[in-house]
Amino acid sequence: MAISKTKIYEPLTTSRAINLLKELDFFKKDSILTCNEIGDGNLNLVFQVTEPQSGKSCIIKQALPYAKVVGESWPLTLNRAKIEADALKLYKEHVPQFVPEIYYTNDDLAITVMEDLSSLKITRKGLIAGEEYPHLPEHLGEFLAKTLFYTSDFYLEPPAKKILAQKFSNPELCKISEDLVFTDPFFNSDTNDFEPELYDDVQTLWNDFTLKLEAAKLKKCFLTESEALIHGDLHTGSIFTDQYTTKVIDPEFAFFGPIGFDIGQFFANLIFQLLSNPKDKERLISGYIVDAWNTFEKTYSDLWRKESREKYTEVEGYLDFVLKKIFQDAIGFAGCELIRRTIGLAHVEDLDGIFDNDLRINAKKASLQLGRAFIKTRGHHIGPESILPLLSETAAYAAINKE
Ligand SMILES: Nc1ncnc2c1ncn2[C@@H]1O[C@H](COP(=O)(O)OP(=O)(O)O)[C@@H](O)[C@H]1O
Ligand SMILES: CSC[C@H]1O[C@H](OP(=O)(O)O)[C@H](O)[C@@H]1O
Repeated sequence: MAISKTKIYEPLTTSRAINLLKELDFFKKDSILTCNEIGDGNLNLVFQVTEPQSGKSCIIKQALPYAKVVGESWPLTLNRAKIEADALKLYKEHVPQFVPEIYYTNDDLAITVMEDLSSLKITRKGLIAGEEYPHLPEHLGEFLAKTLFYTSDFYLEPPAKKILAQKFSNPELCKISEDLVFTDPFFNSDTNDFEPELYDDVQTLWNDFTLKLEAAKLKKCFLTESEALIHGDLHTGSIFTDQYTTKVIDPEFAFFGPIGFDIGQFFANLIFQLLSNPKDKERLISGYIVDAWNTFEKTYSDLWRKESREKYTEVEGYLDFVLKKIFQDAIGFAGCELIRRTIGLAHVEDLDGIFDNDLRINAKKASLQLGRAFIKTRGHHIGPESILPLLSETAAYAAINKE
């Protein structure tokens, strides 16, 4: 597929999206098509185009030259569409079963035409609706192990990895995470957004200098440790699921960063479910975290032993050192994610959607408490079992007043 004339960027409308797909011969010129803009994320346009007669459909995602959630006052590079498409193409090489098919990309138009995954559900929404996904933890564990191993110095020749890292240089999107995940929530910043009932807890957090020192170390790790190509925004809104299938979308924040970041974001976004429904979901969510980590650890260790090209991977103790560092980073990053999604700019429906005011505030207080504990105690944890008591305590705290 190719567009004959050179196109200049303009934001798509539903009719432009339809015309584009006909021009690309994705649909016949005389097809009757329907098109809806279904994007519910913070940044981009997402169009679903369907031919009702045949049932054929696809998705066109387009970056806007600004952050959609804020508007034109927050300009943002269109290059993020290329980063996202390139990351999905790279994932396709290593984990084709876990990503959508990409049909067409155009960097000038900042668009990706991809498989319509609407037969699956966004994991966050499915979990909120009470669904369970038995294969999600093992699928994510495998996705994480393979994408993070195959793009690291343990597999790639270091010069090749450095060249790949240049291709995924993503300064504007990284800056968003540096600010919104690591800095703003820890200070009295304009971007923060929280209920007045949380004010005392937030003051305590802002005055906790041990916490701030540890958050600074985590930010430094995010800024400087180019371990592997990370997704960069791997929350449960970036994963489509059903009982058998898992598909990861939306890697526009991808760059070469610390491996623990993706794992920590995934864990934290599972934990929001535990906080929103502590009595019913503690076992389920704790189990998902343990299973995801165990699959990650096993898959990553197998790859390390069988496919590593780094001489030092033969040295006894090195794998254990690397895995421990990844886990401890992940717990720290999970702590930052818990805090920023509670009091920062971008919230999650798991918490904001709790209708009862007392329960919502309680869940958010529990989230802040767990976030702080994760950040400060991460150095003591060597595997998922050791965080289970903290998850239990947090669930008990969040469940207060629930009768
Ligand atoms: N391949 C797809 N198939 C079906 N729906 C999709 C697809 N990609 C995105 N969507 C829908 O669009 C929403 C926003 O997509 P996302 O990639 O997360 O955008 P943003 O980058 O703005 O966060 C998703 O929550 C989902 O509902
Ligand atoms: C102003 S961007 C805020 C927030 O939005 C991104 O999420 P998504 O694209 O999935 O909606 C990312 O998490 C950013 O931190």
